[in-house]
Amino acid sequence: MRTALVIGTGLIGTSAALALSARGVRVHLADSDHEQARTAASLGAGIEGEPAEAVDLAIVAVPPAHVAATVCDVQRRGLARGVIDVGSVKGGPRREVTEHGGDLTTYLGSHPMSGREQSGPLAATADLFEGRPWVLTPTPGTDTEVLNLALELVSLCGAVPVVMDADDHDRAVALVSHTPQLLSSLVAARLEDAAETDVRLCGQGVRDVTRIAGSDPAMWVDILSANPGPVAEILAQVAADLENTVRSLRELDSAEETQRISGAEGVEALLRRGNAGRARVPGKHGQAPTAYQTVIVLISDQPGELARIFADAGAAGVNIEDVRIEHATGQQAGYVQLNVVPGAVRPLEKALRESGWSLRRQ
Ligand SMILES: NC(=O)c1ccc[n+]([C@@H]2O[C@H](COP(=O)([O-])OP(=O)(O)OC[C@H]3O[C@@H](n4cnc5c(N)ncnc54)[C@H](O)[C@@H]3O)[C@@H](O)[C@H]2O)c1
Ligand SMILES: O=C(O)C(=O)C[C@]1(C(=O)O)C=C[C@@H](O)C=C1
Repeated sequence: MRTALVIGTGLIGTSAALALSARGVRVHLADSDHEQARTAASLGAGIEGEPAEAVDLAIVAVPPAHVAATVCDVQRRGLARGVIDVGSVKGGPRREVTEHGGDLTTYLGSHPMSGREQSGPLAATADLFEGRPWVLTPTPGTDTEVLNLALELVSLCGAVPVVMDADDHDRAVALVSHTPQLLSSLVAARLEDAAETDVRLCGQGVRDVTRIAGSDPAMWVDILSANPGPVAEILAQVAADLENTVRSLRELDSAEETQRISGAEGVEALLRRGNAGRARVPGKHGQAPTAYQTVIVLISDQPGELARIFADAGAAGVNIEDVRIEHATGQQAGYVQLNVVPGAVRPLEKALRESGWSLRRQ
């Protein structure tokens, strides 16, 4: 691919544009809000404005409700040889493309399974899609050249292509993306009117569970409006689990021992099912989860601390598989949790201690 047009230069469009530009593709940037395209261009994502000649691939990264009209507009005006969209829902927009008289042979629906709770070009990063699944939903009629361009896009963004039927995709993301978004919002919503003294105690658990509750409501109304049935079905199952859990908790509160035993069994059964479900979440690069071990390092809140830890780990020949930072409330310090394969724990701890780091026992 030599040229591309990104329409919708928000989080996803600008992230794709940054990745493509970094790999030598000439990227044009367009957005109904010109300020967004200008900002993306100033970040080095490409050239502001539509191309004078048809590009190889147009990447439509606008909210789901605008996908079909934008795809058809690109096709009518001959702006690109192929068009791909990155919307979070696939079945409805494809049907709408047909209804709008669009050409399904040169359009391919796609969905990178990577994002953030923030919107706009300033939240974009070139490595957003690295190692993440990127769903492609070709039909038997999809032009081979367009499918190849899409595969090239996925590869240039460092993602892993996953081919699926559009409606199967929508059922899957109802479970792994859309319901989690609503559950995160439901937990966070309980905090809205909570006492300041209670909220001050927030630890890492509630931060993990509510991160995506910070997402853009307008975008999510749009996403959920395009997939309401499958999400409602899963949420109804969650509601049944919730009802049982409330019953178990009430039993735990009972004066009767048999009731308390039954309550404890009910709660434990749910927690065990949670363990089993969590164990099915794929690890890095979509592989089965590896049992990593964690080394915890105390850092001060100063620039360059993380880079020094990585450099020391690298010098010891240790690969950091995952990392997370836990900020200590009210202190200019925090803990860095480094996840490594079990065999790397000792060498890493030794190297870090020798370099003067303080380690915390788990
Ligand atoms: N945010 C995520 O985590 C995520 C992840 C994967 C896919 N997606 C999908 O990617 C798409 C973009 O999401 P985002 O998070 O980048 O949103 P965003 O709000 O950051 O960016 C969307 C951009 O599209 C522009 N836009 C809106 N309507 C337009 C139109 N008709 N023509 C041209 N530009 C238009 C907006 O001005 C905005 O700059 C959505 O379809 C979303 O479902 C989002
Ligand atoms: O991690 C996040 O913040 C996301 O928003 C990611 C996430 C997801 O649910 O996995 C959200 C919606 C997108 O359609 C794809 C990715």
